[in-house]
Amino acid sequence: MSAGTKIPATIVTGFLGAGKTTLLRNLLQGAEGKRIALIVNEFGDMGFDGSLVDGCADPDCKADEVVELTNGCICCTVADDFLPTMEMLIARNPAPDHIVIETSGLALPQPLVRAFSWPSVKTRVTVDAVVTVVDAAAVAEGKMTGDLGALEIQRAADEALDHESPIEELFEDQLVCADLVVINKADLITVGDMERVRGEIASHVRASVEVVAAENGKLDGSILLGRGSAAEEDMAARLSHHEAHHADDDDDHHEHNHDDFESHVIDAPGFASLEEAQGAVREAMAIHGVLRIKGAVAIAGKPAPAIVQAVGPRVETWFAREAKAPGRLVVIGLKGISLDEVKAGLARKVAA
Ligand SMILES: Nc1nc2c(ncn2[C@@H]2O[C@H](COP(=O)(O)OP(=O)(O)OP(=O)(O)O)[C@@H](O)[C@H]2O)c(=O)[nH]1
Repeated sequence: MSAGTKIPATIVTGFLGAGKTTLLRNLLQGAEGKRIALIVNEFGDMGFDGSLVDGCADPDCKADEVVELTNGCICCTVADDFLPTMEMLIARNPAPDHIVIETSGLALPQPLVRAFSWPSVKTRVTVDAVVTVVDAAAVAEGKMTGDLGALEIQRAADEALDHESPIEELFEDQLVCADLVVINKADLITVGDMERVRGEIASHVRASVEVVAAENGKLDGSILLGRGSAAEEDMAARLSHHEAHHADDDDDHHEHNHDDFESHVIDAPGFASLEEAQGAVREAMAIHGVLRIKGAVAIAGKPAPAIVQAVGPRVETWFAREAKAPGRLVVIGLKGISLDEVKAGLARKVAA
């Protein structure tokens, strides 16, 4: 790095299960010798995106350094976790060519971008871009915005927007901060639905924002990196709902949207087969308020556990490449979800 050049940092944000980790795995595999340092944040107390680190055991993966921040949601622990990690990365010799930060699916990007104005970081690093990943199927199904048509009518009738659900607000806050929006999981929707989704996204982003579609987060590195947006310099154009409503307040705290959500790590039963695990997780996902389940479960007679990845109605299970501790699942949902019902759902062991 030549003197005076700032290290570019890309912030990857997006709701639970949109495909942030998948996109990063692709990006790192195509890094072509760039020294990319990665900061990964998880909501909940089990650093499950250690799966990404597993991915980096892959000889093709070029992550220079992976730092997992599991001590709560990154936008609330900026000073305690994020800034010291940035200072550590900046101090490295040689410094990384690029820093990529994957936020938890419940994080607001705004407090993180603001952290780039802190004196210890400001002179050395700039926000290359905020990349917001959205789940095409979830948007098409109205999961992020409620019923789209009904929402528009409601909006027209009520300017206050106070009735918005926590998911809608978070979705909009993540979009308004974006420099690039990736509509991921394009394989799951029709061309017509993609047009509708593009229209919905366009109504929430700033005019200059590029919107691209992707399958399994596959995008050329040149689209994701090197955008040079210096997002930290125009935060006024990227305010979250809370910031916009409290523009006159003389404080810098932000709305803790994730107080509307909760995360648990539970012990999971063993299953007779992948199909049985899949069916049981589907039962658990159907319980009101459950948004995301992921982890590893034991399958009878198999040395490696099955990885479980569930987002809304879509449940995937596959065998891990190597032995790791099975029997634990992260369950994320709206505040008040019934863990007893989730456990009962898992215990039903219905085959898929
Ligand atoms: N069909 C389909 N599935 C996808 C695509 N991208 C990701 N997935 C799946 O969606 C699930 C969630 O993907 P992740 O990459 O873990 O999502 P994430 O945003 O990192 O999730 P959180 O960190 O929990 O918020 C996984 O089962 C992926 O395999 C895609 O383009 N198409």
